[in-house]
Amino acid sequence: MQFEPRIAQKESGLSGAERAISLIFNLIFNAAAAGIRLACTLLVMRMQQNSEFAGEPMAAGSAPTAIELSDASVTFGRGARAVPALSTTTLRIADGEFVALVGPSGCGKSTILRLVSGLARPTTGVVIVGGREVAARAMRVGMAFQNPTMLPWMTIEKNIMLPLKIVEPFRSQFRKLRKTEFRDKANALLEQVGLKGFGGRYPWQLSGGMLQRANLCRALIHEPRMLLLDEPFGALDQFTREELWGILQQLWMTHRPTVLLVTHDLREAGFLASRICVMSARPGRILDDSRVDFARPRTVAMTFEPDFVALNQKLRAFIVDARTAAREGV
Ligand SMILES: Nc1ncnc2c1ncn2[C@@H]1O[C@H](COP(=O)(O)OP(=O)(O)OP(=O)(O)O)[C@@H](O)[C@H]1O
Repeated sequence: MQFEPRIAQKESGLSGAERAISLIFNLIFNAAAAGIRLACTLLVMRMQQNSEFAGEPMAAGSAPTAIELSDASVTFGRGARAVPALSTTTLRIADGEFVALVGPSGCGKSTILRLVSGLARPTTGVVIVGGREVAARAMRVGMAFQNPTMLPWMTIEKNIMLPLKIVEPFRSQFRKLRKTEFRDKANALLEQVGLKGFGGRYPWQLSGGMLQRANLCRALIHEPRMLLLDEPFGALDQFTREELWGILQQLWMTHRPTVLLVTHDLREAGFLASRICVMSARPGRILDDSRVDFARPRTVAMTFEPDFVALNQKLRAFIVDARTAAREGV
C-alpha cells in the first residue's frame, strides 16, 4: 500500500533537469524505434526490388526451374567458431510450386530462404534463382516474416502501395498505372484477403491476423514470381492461422507464384504445400521430399481426414528421428 504513493512522490518530485533528460531519452528512444522499423521495411522493399520476374506473365502449363540449390552448403563463421548450418544440399523447385520446409529447430530452414533471397551466400555450391546464380544483390522476391513490419504513420493502403511508390524498378514496371489504379490494385488485394474497407486504417488499429493479411498484400502488390515465407503465421492463434491458410492458398491458386514456406506446423505444411521437404537436425540436409496431392481448394476439415493424418504422422516420425539422432550424436 505504501509502495505506490512513494513512486508517485518520486515522479512528481523530478527536477526540471531530470524531466529534460527523461524527455530527451524518450525522444531518442522513439526516433530509434521508428528508424529500426523503417530500416526493416526498407530492407524488405530492397529485397522486393530487382524483381526480374516482376511483370512477367505467371507460369502456365510448363514448369521451368524457379529455384535450384546445387551442392550448396553453409557454414557460418570460421575456425573454432564455425557453425555448419546446412549440409551439402541439392534441391530443385519448379516455377509455380508451393514447397514447405519442415524440420527440427535450428536445422537450417531459414538459411535456405536466406540463400534464395541473396541475404546469405553458400559456402560451397551454387544457388540459382530464375536461371541466374544468386548474387548478394540479386533478390527478386516478395517476403513475409512472422512479424509484419508496417510503417505506423501510414495507412494500411499506403503501406501496401509502398513497393510501387518507392522502389524504382516497380515504379517503371507499373509506370502506366495512375495513382488511382495503384490504389485500386491495393484495395483489390485487401478484398481478396478479407480486409475490404480497412485500407484507411493505421497498422496499430489492426489485430495481428489482420496485419499479417495486409503483409501478404504488400508482398504480392508488385506481382512477384516468388514468395519466401518464414513462419508467417507462427505468432497467430490457431483459428486465425487456419483462416489465413485458406487465404494464402487462394492467393497462390490465383497468382501462382513459386512459394517457399518455412514452418513448424505440419498441418500448415500439408494444407498449403504441393511438396514438403523434411530436414535433418543441424547441419540440415533433406531427409524426405514428398509430393502432396490432396485436391484443392483444401479445407481445414480435410486436415483431420485419415490420409492427411497419415501424412502428418509420417512427417512427424522423420522429425522425431532426426531430433533423436541429433541428441545421440548419430
Ligand atoms: N549468422 C549466423 N552466425 C552463426 N550461426 C548462425 C547464423 N545464422 C544462423 N546460425 C545458426 O545456423 C543454424 C541454422 O539456423 P536457421 O535459422 O537456418 O535454422 P532454422 O531451421 O530456421 O531454425 P528455427 O526453426 O528454430 O527457426 C542454427 O543453429 C543457427 O544458430
